[in-house]
Amino acid sequence: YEEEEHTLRELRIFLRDMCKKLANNRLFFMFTKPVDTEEVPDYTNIIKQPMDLETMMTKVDFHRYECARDFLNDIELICQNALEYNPASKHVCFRTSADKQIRHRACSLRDYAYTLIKSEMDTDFEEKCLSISTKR
Ligand SMILES: O=C(C1CCC1)N1C[C@@H]2C[C@H]3C[C@@H](O)[C@@H](O)[C@]2(C1)O3
Repeated sequence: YEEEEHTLRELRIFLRDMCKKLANNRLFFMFTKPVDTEEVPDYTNIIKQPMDLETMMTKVDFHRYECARDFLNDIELICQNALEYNPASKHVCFRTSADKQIRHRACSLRDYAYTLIKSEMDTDFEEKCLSISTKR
């Protein structure tokens, strides 16, 4: 009913702000767009559910997130995909290897997103979203 729609509008505004903060952080530029399957032809053989911050922003607008937990699940997906496609064992391991930096940034993205949302989100608000989500 109207009160629930108001809550979900507020959630979308909050999640757009989170998405913007993450996408505008230069550390996370590599997660802002889908991996280019022309540039990386075997990517979809290995990663079955690609995800990126631009896609997440679109999902907010399409009402695909009913609570912060669903949003964080997609952040987790970005992180897991990066760790799976760029594993330590894959290349000859140079100390400053590109894949090592990707793995490090993926872990930073996950930790930063959780901390940002936990610090800026009212627990009661998330509980309200969860109760709406379960009823739908
Ligand atoms: O996994 C990723 C992104 C980084 C986090 C998501 N990629 C797979 C390719 C391997 C590595 C080097 C380039 O080939 C570049 O295309 C990618 C992009 O980085």
